[in-house]
Amino acid sequence: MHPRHKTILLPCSLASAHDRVMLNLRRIRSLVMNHGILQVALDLLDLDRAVKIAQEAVEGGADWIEAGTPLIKSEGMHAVRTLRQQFPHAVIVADMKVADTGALEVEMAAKAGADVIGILADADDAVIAESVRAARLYGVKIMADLINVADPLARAQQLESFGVHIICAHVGIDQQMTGKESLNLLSTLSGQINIPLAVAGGIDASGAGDAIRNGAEIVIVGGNIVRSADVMGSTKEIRRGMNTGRGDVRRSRSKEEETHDIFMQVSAPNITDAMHRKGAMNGIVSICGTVKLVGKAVTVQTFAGDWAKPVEAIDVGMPGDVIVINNDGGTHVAPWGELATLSCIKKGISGVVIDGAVRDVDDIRALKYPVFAKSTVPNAGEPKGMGEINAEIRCCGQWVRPGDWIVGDESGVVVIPAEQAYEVARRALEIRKTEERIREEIQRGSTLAQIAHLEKWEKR
Ligand SMILES: O=C(CO)[C@H](O)[C@H](O)COP(=O)(O)O
Repeated sequence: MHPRHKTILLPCSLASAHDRVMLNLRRIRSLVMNHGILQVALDLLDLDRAVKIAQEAVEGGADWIEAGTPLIKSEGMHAVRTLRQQFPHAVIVADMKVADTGALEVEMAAKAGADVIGILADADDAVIAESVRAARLYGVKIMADLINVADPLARAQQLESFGVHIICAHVGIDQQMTGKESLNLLSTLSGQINIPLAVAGGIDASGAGDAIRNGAEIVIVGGNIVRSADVMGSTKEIRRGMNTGRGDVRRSRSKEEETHDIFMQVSAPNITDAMHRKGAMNGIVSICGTVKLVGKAVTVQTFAGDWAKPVEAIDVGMPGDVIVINNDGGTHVAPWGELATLSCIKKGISGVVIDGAVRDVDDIRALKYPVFAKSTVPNAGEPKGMGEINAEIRCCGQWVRPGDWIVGDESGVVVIPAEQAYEVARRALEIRKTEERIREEIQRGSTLAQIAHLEKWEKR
């Protein structure tokens, strides 16, 4: 047994009303069995959707319900009041991320019905002291969020001595996108403090098991529950991970492998969304229809169908690369055809993107190989050898450098600058997850305008 499990956090100590205490018995039992508390973080903008998702999460085994920071910013304390009303017996957490006026903000959240109030661990000591004093006055507990704290262990120990009730090892959503992991932060604190430890940031079923093994008593899950099409099923899976202390075995992958795997899972539209609508090439289509293209660019500048450099690029490229060709605007003569395509397949090149024309379309379609081009013509140019390989080029309205990532599907082709690729991939995956939940809500009868509250969020 992990030493941290000797001090268990009883939810009854956080409940301000007698019935809340009684109805928390099930959770107390699970704590005694060292399975921890599962807190669902409602990181949404819309309260009606948040309440429905919370209901499904509770049915799936979530113990505590968090009004997430985006929900509080969008709906104010009304969000906390509504959760209090709708879930009278649950522990309600208000993730206020208090940075100033500690007493005032804790009072607001407590009076709205929160049992636990999140403050920023990085806030000034005066803010922490005020928050703790107010928490005592209103009978609530303070959870200090270690997001972005330079020396988390030292600060956690200080906060404990200031009277904070719970420490949260949290890696924020934007930080997760750059590869930072909350479980690493948790392990630096595990066994080092005497108040309950929570963990938050990208936790899934597997991470939930790891978190419990590493001494977390409260596991906070946002996206992997609230953006799931099957909220109840995902909550159950995370609960199972916590109960068994085991998740799927994680294969350790390099960032490059992870980037590739994610780009294979997401669509070109997901990626442009992740890039704030940028990166899309214009006027280019997939010659073979439904074929996915993912790889790093080998760039080629050529002129008027001169196919020497495009074909030599096959020898320069490595398996998995994508040949990206600028034919200097020429759509009347092809620098690419079936034999070059076959040569690419043999070399293991992932695909070809041509700002220009392609020929031998029927043969290329039979090969089902990812070739994207602006037009099709039957005539080729001459192999004169003008141009160059692996210089920065312009292709269909985008700058492409050697090593940039290229992703193509039936919607078109997107260029992702190499240095942003991992973060863009992670963000695109989150966008895909968000769409899963929206798709499910449309299937249940809502319209897209209703789900997105388009009128409310139109720019004023
Ligand atoms: O506080 C938060 C963001 O600041 C989130 O609630 C927290 O990170 C949990 O969400 P996720 O599981 O999606 O990371």
